Amino acid sequence: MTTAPRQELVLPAPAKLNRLLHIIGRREDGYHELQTLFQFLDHGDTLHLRLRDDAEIRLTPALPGVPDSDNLIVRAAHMLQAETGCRLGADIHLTKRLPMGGGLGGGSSDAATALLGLDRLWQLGLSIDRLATLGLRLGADVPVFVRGRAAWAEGVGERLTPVELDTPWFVLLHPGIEVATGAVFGAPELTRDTPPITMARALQGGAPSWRNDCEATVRALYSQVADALDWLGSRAPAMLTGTGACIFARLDSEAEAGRLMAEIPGRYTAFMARGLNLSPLHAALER
Ligand SMILES: C[C@@](CO)(OP(=O)(O)O)[C@H](O)COP(=O)(O)OP(=O)(O)OC[C@H]1O[C@@H](n2ccc(N)nc2=O)[C@H](O)[C@@H]1O
Ligand SMILES: Nc1ncnc2c1ncn2[C@@H]1O[C@H](COP(=O)(O)OP(=O)(O)O)[C@@H](O)[C@H]1O
Repeated sequence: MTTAPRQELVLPAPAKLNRLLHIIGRREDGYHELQTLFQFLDHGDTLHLRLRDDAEIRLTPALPGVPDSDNLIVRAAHMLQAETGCRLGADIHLTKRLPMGGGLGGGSSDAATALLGLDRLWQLGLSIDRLATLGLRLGADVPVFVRGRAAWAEGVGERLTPVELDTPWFVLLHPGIEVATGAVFGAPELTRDTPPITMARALQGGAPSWRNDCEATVRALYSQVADALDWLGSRAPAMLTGTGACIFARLDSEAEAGRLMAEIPGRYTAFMARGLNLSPLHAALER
């Protein structure tokens, strides 16, 4: 028996963490060469996709400060239509939980969920390789969400090798500000010359040896991030994700994470989540 094509899909768009982030150089086009470990969280946005038989892409609700034509979900949908000549469309409802400009990759993850979800809804049958290549045109963090495996990443984050990392609980703090990625990468004092290491070496040291080269610069530029790092770091090993603004602490158990959550001062937005080596998006699509 063949199954009827789906008219509707509800899919997660998980957050990512950069468990390690080294900046090893700067390319001629100004972009920085990174080495990073990406891992997913069991926390994120949700996209509700409903098939339309005209070619319209309608997104609700609009994100504050982001015109729909700039929204990575809409851009991903239009790119898929342009690449494949598909004349179908979609009504897309976004439940936004991830703070924007938080270093959790929310926009990139939304884009990846739109690419994989619409490929399924429109029955395009594109390969993951092709979707990852399309995704890279939208942003350096999109391919890891398309591939859905925790990864060692190089280049600007597009050369990916799947890895199995420890999967602790994390407590995440948002200090209430948005960090401009461009301002961090443009800062003269940013560390840009960390010697490259092998993936084996990065994994050998394990979590206690991991750090983020953006942290000193983000601390200096944003005192709220420095305060949050000091507060969280006094209770558990804490780091910045991406260029911030979110920071995360690693805990050994859900109970410990819960106890730390109960202590968090009201000036921070916080949540706890588990690290995952398989994206919940892929787990949902396999069901
Ligand atoms: C640093 C990372 C690590 O995961 O995460 P986030 O903090 O953004 O989540 C990403 O590589 C961020 O990639 P992406 O999110 O695509 O960056 P964009 O917004 O396009 O970058 C804004 C600006 O930052 C600079 N930029 C960005 C990435 C990079 N590898 N080198 C750079 O120099 C460029 O000047 C670029 O114009
Ligand atoms: N669907 C989307 N969700 C979030 N941000 C988006 C989206 N589409 C476009 N953007 C733009 O991308 C910027 C970076 O967003 P986000 O991915 O949340 O942060 P980060 O790259 O720090 O993890 C936002 O400030 C916003 O202007």
